[in-house]
Amino acid sequence: MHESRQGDTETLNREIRDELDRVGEDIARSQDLGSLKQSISQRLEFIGNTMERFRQREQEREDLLAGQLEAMQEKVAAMEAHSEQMQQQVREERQRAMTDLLTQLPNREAWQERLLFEFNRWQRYQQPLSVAVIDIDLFKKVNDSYGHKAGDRVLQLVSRELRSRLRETDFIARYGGEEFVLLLPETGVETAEEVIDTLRNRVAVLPFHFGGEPVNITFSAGLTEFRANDSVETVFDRADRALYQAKDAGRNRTQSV
Ligand SMILES: Nc1nc2c(ncn2[C@@H]2O[C@H](COP(=O)(O)OP(=O)(O)OP(=O)(O)O)[C@@H](O)[C@H]2O)c(=O)[nH]1
Repeated sequence: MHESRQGDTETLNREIRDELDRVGEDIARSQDLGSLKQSISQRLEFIGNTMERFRQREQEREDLLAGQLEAMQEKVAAMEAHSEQMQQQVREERQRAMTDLLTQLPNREAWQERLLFEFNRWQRYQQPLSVAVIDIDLFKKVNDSYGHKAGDRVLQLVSRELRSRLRETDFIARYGGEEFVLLLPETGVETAEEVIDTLRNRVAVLPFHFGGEPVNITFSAGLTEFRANDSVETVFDRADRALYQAKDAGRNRTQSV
């Protein structure tokens, strides 16, 4: 069974050759046809048996190989499944690490990554790219008057509203606290201002009720677009300064620079 195919084939050839030699000797030595017929038929039977044994061993070798192949295929499939599972786990963990738990928006790490990506695209293609910083107005009052849970609810609903009103290609992240940041690719500052004002008007009419009272939530926004010689830091600082101008000017407004 464990002998090699080559060894088996050599044995088979030798046995058949020897047997055929003996047939020749039988013929040469034979005196009568009856005994010659008998000896030749015995030799043919021996050759037949030898070939049948060879065929069986050949079959066993094939079965063994097929079994080994199947086992290897199963092993490879299991390894592939495991690797896919690990990759999926890594993707999920990365996704979790990039997502803000409360609002399910991308978080600050995700923002930094996307900002650099869009900045590189802007440098290469020179299409307009706007950046906005949004901050919910007098949010501390919501927490102080209606509790932290109410504040959390505001953050969740405002986030949902903002995300759902933006284009797929726009990017929004929770930068921290009640502050959000937006990237609007292929959008100049005038169009971006319209987009932000539409968002602002939508948020202003969200029907919040806390402690039985209707509560209006508004935000202020600072907006700018990338200009020659800008870095991600200079743009962000400019948008942030514009936000403070909007706050100083009375809140619930968008300030572009
Ligand atoms: N509920 C809740 N509150 C938060 C969260 N993160 C930050 N805050 C609160 O957000 C408030 C931010 O207050 P301020 O920075 O004074 O700003 P503001 O009250 O929004 O006032 P203006 O920005 O000047 O309009 C603080 O009271 C923080 O505690 C959060 O995840 N959940």
